[in-house]
Amino acid sequence: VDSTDMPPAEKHEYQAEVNRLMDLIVHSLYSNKEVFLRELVSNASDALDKLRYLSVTDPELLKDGPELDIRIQTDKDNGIVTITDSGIGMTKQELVDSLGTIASSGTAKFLKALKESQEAGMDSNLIGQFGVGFYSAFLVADKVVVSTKSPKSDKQYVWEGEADSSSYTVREEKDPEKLIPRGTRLTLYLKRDDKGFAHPERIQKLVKNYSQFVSFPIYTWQEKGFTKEVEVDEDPAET
Ligand SMILES: CCNC(=O)[C@H]1O[C@@H](n2cnc3c(N)nc(I)nc32)[C@H](O)[C@@H]1O
Repeated sequence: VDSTDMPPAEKHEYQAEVNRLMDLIVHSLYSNKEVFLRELVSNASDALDKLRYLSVTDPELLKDGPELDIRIQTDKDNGIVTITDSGIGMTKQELVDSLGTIASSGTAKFLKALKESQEAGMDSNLIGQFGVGFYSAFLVADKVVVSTKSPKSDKQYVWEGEADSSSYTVREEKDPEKLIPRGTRLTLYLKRDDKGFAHPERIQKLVKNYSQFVSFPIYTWQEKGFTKEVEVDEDPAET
């Protein structure tokens, strides 16, 4: 299938539960919105874990780049935060299944718990517990773009979702400047009142608070280039 078969952007409807969940999150009177970074870094870390594990039996998976890390870029002038991991990445189908649907098993329970907790001031850990941390991006962003490249696919795909929309789009990444060798890049277009999260020092503080136990290096991008934020002790077994 060559790229001409791929229309510019395919429109997909969210599964009903996802719509309800996003409504709750987007319209939640959420006090500590800053948990979005913990959730997204956690997803990035899981993606790196998955790659590291699979690469033990299939070293080929690392052919597009051996470094396993997380890079957080801020653009304070435009209110944009970008989180990039060099993890396993997603194929087009995985992208649609992962971000357009949620396991309907725990969802009803989760939504009920979320509704109740909203009355009592939302519990910040609830979102992470049910594996729906990704949607916490919509606490601070009114548009989220996920660009992802899996070693299992020769194409890079872009998922685009907006707060208050019942659908999202998926298209192929065509812009050579936006291609990544492997992994996932999340771009958050921050809401008007949450632009403060695009300040490097704010992000560095959050990384130190929330992601100190992540077992991969996290770099935050400053004007002058990447600086290492989190030292990773070399695992003695691996040295
Ligand atoms: C409920 C929302 N779904 C997700 O967060 C799923 O999306 C996928 N996901 C989110 N961020 C990701 C990320 N950075 N890399 C990879 I590979 N998969 C990611 C994982 O399968 C998550 O379980």
